[in-house]
Amino acid sequence: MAPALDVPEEETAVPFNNTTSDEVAISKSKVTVVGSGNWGSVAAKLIASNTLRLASFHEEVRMWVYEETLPNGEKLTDVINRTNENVKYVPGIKLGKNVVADPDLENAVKDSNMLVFVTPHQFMEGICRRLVGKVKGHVEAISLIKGMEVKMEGPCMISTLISQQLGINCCVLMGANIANEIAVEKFSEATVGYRENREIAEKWVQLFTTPYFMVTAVQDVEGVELCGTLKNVVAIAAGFVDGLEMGNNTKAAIMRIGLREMKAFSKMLFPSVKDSTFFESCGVADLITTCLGGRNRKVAEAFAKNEGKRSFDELEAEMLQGQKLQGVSTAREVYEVLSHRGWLEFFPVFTTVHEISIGRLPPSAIVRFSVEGST
Ligand SMILES: NC(=O)c1ccc[n+]([C@@H]2O[C@H](COP(=O)([O-])OP(=O)(O)OC[C@H]3O[C@@H](n4cnc5c(N)ncnc54)[C@H](O)[C@@H]3O)[C@@H](O)[C@H]2O)c1
Ligand SMILES: O=P(O)(O)OC[C@H](O)CO
Repeated sequence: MAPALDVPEEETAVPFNNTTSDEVAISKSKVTVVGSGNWGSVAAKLIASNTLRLASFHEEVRMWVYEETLPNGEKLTDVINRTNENVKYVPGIKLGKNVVADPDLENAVKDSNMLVFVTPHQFMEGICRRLVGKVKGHVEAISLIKGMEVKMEGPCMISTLISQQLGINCCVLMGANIANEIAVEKFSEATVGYRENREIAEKWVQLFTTPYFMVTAVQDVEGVELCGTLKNVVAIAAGFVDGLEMGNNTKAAIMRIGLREMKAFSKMLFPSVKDSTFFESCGVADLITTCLGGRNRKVAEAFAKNEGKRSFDELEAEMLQGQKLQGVSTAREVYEVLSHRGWLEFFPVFTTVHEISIGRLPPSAIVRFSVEGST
């Protein structure tokens, strides 16, 4: 039986007596999704189902598409707008007729006051650079992106990059969210992380919550975002274990030690991170689902089966058809932080994943180094 969910009640579309329909239109929030990959498209579908239902939002949801030409010569944007499907990244799923694909980034964001960022993390610096000065001060943002940047000054979470570059507040939404499952409306949970403004967090919760997508808010942006980011490194380790057919007990050991490293790394970087965050959907639940059914796990399994002789780039291109892994680059970024701070020896799973990924160690080193190193 489906669980009883606390879905926000439908709002009435009827304006108050002393309010004109023009004034109501002005106060409505308008949403743009920046990104249209596998999760980006499914996030647009979730949001679009709610903007149709809730009177405080404009029905239309803009979705910025990094334009590509499909094998039949058509532009991806044209196909999405004609068929209402992202035929490349989530084939067979109707996004909602109120989703409008737009290949022009500046045009896509110009009228919106709620921006949802959901691209692979390596593209965000370039996207932010293009948006500097193009986004108004009162705009609110949320990042669904699992990843971070490493700068001269140290690590920079993607929500911080967005906030600093664009001068806007940025929440995060992370969780056990394999997009293909949410696309077919299988039940999932997610966690919104916010800094101070609970009201804004509640607005994001309202925008994303559906009967099959249950969202909870916690006041811990860094904790939520680091959980989503670091679990991708542990998923690579879990994939190595699967590729070497080492069994479920070994995989569970790697996941346990990995979770401990996720918590230690997060708290060493940001002492404000809360222990309780690791028990939300963004924490242990996301770690489990990614290590069981995610893309990072899948490609790492193939890497180990090939004994590291085929690179991650090659396997990613062959197995994911344009979708992008985050775990390998995140392992490199985490490694940079660890070596810069002299912490490598305290993080055997994170360290070993990077060293295997770049060919310095064989895949079999994942257990030897990670488990022995953690005792
Ligand atoms: N897919 C999932 O199940 C899932 C679930 C939760 C979170 N996430 C996270 O969401 C983020 C986005 O993942 P996704 O699955 O939507 O994307 P994806 O892996 O499907 O990535 C492909 C996207 O990147 C775009 N792209 C390619 N080159 C680009 C460029 N140079 N500049 C800008 N965009 C370019 C492609 O057009 C496509 O939209 C990631 O951080 C991921 O970890 C993914
Ligand atoms: O497929 P992955 O490994 O990128 O993981 C997808 C999501 O992050 C799971 O929540």
